[in-house]
Amino acid sequence: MTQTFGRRLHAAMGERGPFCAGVDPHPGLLAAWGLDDDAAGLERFSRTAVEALGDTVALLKPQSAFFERHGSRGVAVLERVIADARAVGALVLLDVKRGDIGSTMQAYADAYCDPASPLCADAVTVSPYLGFESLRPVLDTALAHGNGVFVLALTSNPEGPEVQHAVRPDGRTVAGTMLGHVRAANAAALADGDPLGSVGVVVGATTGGNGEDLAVGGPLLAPGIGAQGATVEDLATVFGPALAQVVPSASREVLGAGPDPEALRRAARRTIDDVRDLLIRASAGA
Ligand SMILES: O=C(O)c1cc(=O)[nH]c(=O)n1[C@@H]1O[C@H](COP(=O)(O)O)[C@@H](O)[C@H]1O
Repeated sequence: MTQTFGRRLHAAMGERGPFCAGVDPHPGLLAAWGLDDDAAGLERFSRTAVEALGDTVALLKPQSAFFERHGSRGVAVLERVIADARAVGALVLLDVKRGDIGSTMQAYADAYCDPASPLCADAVTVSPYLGFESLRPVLDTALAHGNGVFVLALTSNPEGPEVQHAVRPDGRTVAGTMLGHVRAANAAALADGDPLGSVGVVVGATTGGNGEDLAVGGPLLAPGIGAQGATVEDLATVFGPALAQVVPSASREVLGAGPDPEALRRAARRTIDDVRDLLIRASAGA
C-alpha cells in the first residue's frame, strides 16, 4: 500500500525540519548567478538548486511559470527537476495553482497527480476560487495515488483579502469556508491514524492574526518569508496553536545566496534552525 503524502511529509518534516525551498528561476536571479535567461541558463540554475537543496529540505517547490516561460525546453527542465529532486529524497510540491471547471481539472489531475505523467509530483497547488468541489478530480486522483494537494486559502499577496475575507450570508468568510472543506477532506485519513492529512492549505506568513481556525488536519504551507517581508517570528502570530503543522516556504530568500551550493545550503539551514527554535519556544510557552 502506497504511503500517503501526509505520512511522508510528516516523516520528512521530522527528519529534515519543517521547511520548503522554492525553486523560482526568476530572470533577475539567473542574471545574479551569471546565467543567461534561456533554457540552458534555466537548466544550470535548477540543477544547482536541486543538487544543493534536494538532500537538505523536506519539500522543494518548483514554480511552474518560471519554467513555462522558456517553452517546451523549459517544461522538459521542470520534468527533470521533479525526477532529480525525488531521487535525492526531497518531496516535490509543484506550484501551478490550477483552478478550472471540474472536467478540465481532471486533465490537470492527469498531468500532475498521476504517476503515469512525467510532470507528476508529490503534491500540487490549486486554487479553490471556482468553488471547492471543482477541485474534486485533483483531490481524488492525488489521494488515490498517495499524493497531496495544497489548496489556496489566505494567500500572501496584498490583493487576496478582497476575495478571501469576503463574508458569506452564513457569517463565515470565503477563506474560512475553504478551510472547512479541507478539514472535512482530511477527516478520514486522521481517523485512520495518519499523523497529518494529505490535503494542505496555503496561508501566507504575511497574513497576520487572521482570525481563522487553521486546524485543518493537513499541512499549512506558509509562503511570504523573506522577499515578501514576513519573518519566521511572524509565524507564531499567524498560526498560533496550529504552528506544529506549518511548513514555512521561501524562494528568493534562499536562492539569493547562490550560486555557491554551500551558501544555498547554509541559507536553507539557517531558516530551518530558526523555525525549530520557534517551535521549541512555542511548545515551552515562551
Ligand atoms: O502557493 C504558493 O506557493 C504561494 C502562495 C501564496 O499565497 N504566495 C506565494 O508567494 N506563493 C508562491 O511562493 C513563492 C514566493 O516566492 P518568494 O517571495 O521569492 O519567497 C512564489 O513561487 C509564489 O508563487
